[in-house]
Amino acid sequence: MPHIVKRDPGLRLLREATAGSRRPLVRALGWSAVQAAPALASGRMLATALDRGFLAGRPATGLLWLAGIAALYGVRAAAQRAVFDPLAAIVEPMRDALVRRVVRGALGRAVHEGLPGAGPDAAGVTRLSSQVDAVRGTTAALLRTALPLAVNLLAALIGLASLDLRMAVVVAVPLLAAIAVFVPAMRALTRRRAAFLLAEERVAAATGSVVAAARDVAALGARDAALAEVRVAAEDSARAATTVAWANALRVPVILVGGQLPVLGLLLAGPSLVHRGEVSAGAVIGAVSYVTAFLIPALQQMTGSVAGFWSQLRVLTARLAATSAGPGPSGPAAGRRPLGAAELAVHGLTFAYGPHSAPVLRDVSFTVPVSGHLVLVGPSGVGKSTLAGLLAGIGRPDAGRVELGGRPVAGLPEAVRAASIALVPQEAYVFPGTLRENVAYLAPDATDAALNRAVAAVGMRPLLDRLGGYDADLTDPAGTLSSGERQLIALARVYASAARLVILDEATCHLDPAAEAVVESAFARRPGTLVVVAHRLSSAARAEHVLILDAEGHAFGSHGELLATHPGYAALVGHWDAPLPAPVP
Ligand SMILES: Nc1ncnc2c1ncn2[C@@H]1O[C@H](COP(=O)(O)OP(=O)(O)OP(=O)(O)O)[C@@H](O)[C@H]1O
Repeated sequence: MPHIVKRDPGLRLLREATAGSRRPLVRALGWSAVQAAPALASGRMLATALDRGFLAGRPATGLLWLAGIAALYGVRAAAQRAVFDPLAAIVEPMRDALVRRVVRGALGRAVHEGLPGAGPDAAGVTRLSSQVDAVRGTTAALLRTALPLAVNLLAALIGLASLDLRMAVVVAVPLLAAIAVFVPAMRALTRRRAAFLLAEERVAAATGSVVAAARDVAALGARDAALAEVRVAAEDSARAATTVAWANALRVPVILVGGQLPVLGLLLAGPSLVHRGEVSAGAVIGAVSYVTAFLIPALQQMTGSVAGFWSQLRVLTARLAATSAGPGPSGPAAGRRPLGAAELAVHGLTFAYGPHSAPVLRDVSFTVPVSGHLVLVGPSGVGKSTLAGLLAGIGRPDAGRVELGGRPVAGLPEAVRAASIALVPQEAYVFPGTLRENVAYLAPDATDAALNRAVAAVGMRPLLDRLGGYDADLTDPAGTLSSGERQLIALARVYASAARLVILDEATCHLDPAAEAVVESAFARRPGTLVVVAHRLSSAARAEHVLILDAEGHAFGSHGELLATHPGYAALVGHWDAPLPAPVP
């Protein structure tokens, strides 16, 4: 099991979310053991009721023993109620942990990636929260059925062995063989059930989208195409259902061999054992009752509802793990070493937003040396933000590659990429929480001194003072902070991080030119490579390297070189009316 957990992100997620649940689990197991009282003793008590009571002509004694069995069922009912408390103590904190993880993942992606459209998606978080609720419900149902089932199986076998060891062997051998066949087969069964659940969802999605677009479908005469889409999904689902049905058919031989065969064995062996005086008639009846009242129902549950809950849980947790994958428990950089300062090389980069769209970027190549400072310029809509995203490793180019220190950024492990590259978008995202949580988000271990350096570098000190220090609670950042203030917080956050490639995509557009100059010079002095999508010409004049993107293509050089050699750049400079600072020598 641990190796499965290691490989399966869904199960790993579940294990992490239930990490503190050992105590309630032990309590739940304890109450499940109490629930198993009838499974342990009722066969033996039935045998006594028969042997010493009804068959011995003492019906009152027999009835007394039967009353004892009834009392055990009373105990079981009480234990069934009591088990809900520890179960709640397992699944409720698990739900909270999963919700925290889901929300943190969504916020983390928004804070770190900041691509257009990568903001925190409220609908997405709501969807994930309802998936978390489904995980909670299924986990509770699984524990509620699987724990008593396992304890009942064990208790019934012990009770049976206490009646007679030979009869216990007659029952245990086929039972254990059936379980030994079924448990490994559960994996394939789980896979098929998962495929079926996903196919069902595709049917619902296809039907939903056709129904939602019914007017357009009718107006465009696309009825046949829409029907065909739903039909394909439905046929897939039907095929998956058939496969599951075949896999489910395994239940029948498992119950026949594990449950019915032992009854047959007892009926065949019982009379001769009784005849030889080795066991009493009551003991044979008691043994049969262990099998029919406990072992067969347990097998039915194991192959039915428990296997079903398990499959469902695997599907739900796998999906949750995939969709909630955020930057991790304490920020995207947690636990991963970032790459050091490195050369940024772009080779033949081509990118289009869709297979039938014209490429936004076509065969773009340039190299920024270690710790270089590049500014991207170009008319609106030419592809600067698209390039910025690709440099950050978000999105895959159609051709070509971006390398940081010789390693393709698209192939970097997510945590290394997150720790090494920071992209600050135009609309800075500040999340509800303290100022410290926001500024230290990418550097959770940063000391106050380090945070102070970042704050001072980007010119955020007056804002920090105004808000009353790092513990200031930002309950409604969008409502109470200006766009420029939010930009300063996002900039300090990235300045404090260990990222060695920082990309500012018009990240200072809400600051005045003087404040913008402070920020850009601070980042230029900071170790690592800086890429700035220019908002003002002053940014280009401050950089060592300039890349211009325009309708003709792209050109790379210094501000002075491009001004002298590139008519498009000169024209663009003409459009900018901000006063020029002295170019970098
Ligand atoms: N998610 C998207 N899907 C489809 N097209 C997109 C998407 N994002 C951007 N585009 C298009 O790609 C082109 C380049 O956009 P991009 O935002 O990269 O340009 P830009 O140079 O950064 O513009 P601006 O200076 O106005 O921010 C534009 O035509 C834009 O409409």
